Amino acid sequence: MQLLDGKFVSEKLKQQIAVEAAEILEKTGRKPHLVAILIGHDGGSETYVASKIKNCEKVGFNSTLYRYESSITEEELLKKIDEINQDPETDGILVQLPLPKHISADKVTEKISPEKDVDGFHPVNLGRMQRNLPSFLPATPYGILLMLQEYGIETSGKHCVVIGRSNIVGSPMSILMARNTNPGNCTVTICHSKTPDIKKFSLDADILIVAIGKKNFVTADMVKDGAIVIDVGMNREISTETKSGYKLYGDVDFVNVAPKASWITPVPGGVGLMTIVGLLKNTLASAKKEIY
Ligand SMILES: NC(=O)C1=CN([C@@H]2O[C@H](COP(=O)(O)OP(=O)(O)OC[C@H]3O[C@@H](n4cnc5c(N)ncnc54)[C@H](OP(=O)(O)O)[C@@H]3O)[C@@H](O)[C@H]2O)C=CC1
Ligand SMILES: Nc1nc(=O)c2c([nH]1)NC[C@@H]1CN(c3ccc(C(=O)N[C@@H](CCC(=O)O)C(=O)O)cc3)C=[N+]21
Repeated sequence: MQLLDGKFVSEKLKQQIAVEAAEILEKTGRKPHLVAILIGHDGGSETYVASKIKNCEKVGFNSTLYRYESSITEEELLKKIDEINQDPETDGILVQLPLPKHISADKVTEKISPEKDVDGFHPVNLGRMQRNLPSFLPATPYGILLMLQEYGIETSGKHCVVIGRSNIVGSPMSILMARNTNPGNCTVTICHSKTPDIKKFSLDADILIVAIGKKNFVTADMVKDGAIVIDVGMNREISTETKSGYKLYGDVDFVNVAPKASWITPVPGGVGLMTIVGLLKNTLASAKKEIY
């Protein structure tokens, strides 16, 4: 078993991003600028947004965080997004999900200008992605592609099984792995909560990507010998053992699955760190006007 080390790869790629950010500053007199919007006080969201902001600083980007209470109305939020859309000093906007129930994630996603949609969630970017046109790729699937690329893992011709079909991870991941690109060119199977016998499919997977949000869902008996296992799950449990007061678990039973896998991502230290790299790369591409 070999580890797909998100810490190692993300640090390496962030160094490259920092070099490019410095070049942009030199040429244009301004830094790439990410605006993040965080609503409410969800523990996970607070941690992830804080990490995004901290990493912007690390690579020499500007960042702005707007925080709102859960009582903000949908109309107020949409108005704020419009303002940021118009601001020439902003290259990327992200609204951290999940949102309070009274705010439609679809409306918010569609309000963000596709040209600043560094999360890659806007239908225009998703459509362009599917057509293989230049687009912002959703940060988590993008980070996973970067990881596969960095380790030189051949994906062409392999059977990739994706468990989970969310708009932000499973669904775009399945499209990317099936595209005629490298990484890509897989035969893809998508499993979800209505799939009766997931084991039947997962056992045949050369590449198994799991994004459902259930601790230790994938057990050793579900994985083929030599499979590449990518664990997207971020399940937080309260813990007295750690300084932070919580512990993170993936969707894969790492201890028992790792000995069977050829490559596997740990949680933490795997896909989560790569998601941030995906976001930084999209923000850089936006500042360089590489997509639009
Ligand atoms: N590492 C990272 O950077 C990121 C990690 N995450 C983490 O990844 C996990 C998934 O996130 P996300 O995609 O947003 O989750 P969602 O809750 O939006 O989607 C979960 C998906 O898993 C499917 N599912 C749920 N339970 C089962 C089951 N028992 N068997 C089969 N399929 C099931 C659902 O099926 P159905 O569609 O039928 O309901 C759905 O498609 C979470 O732990 C999240 O925290 C998320 C984003 C980034
Ligand atoms: N609009 C939007 N865009 C997102 O990209 C988005 C979102 N909403 N909502 C939630 C998910 C989740 N997500 C993560 C980001 C970083 C880590 C990360 O840094 N993880 C570290 C550890 C973090 C910790 O210690 O808690 C790791 O895996 O090692 C994880 C998960 C982005 N998401």
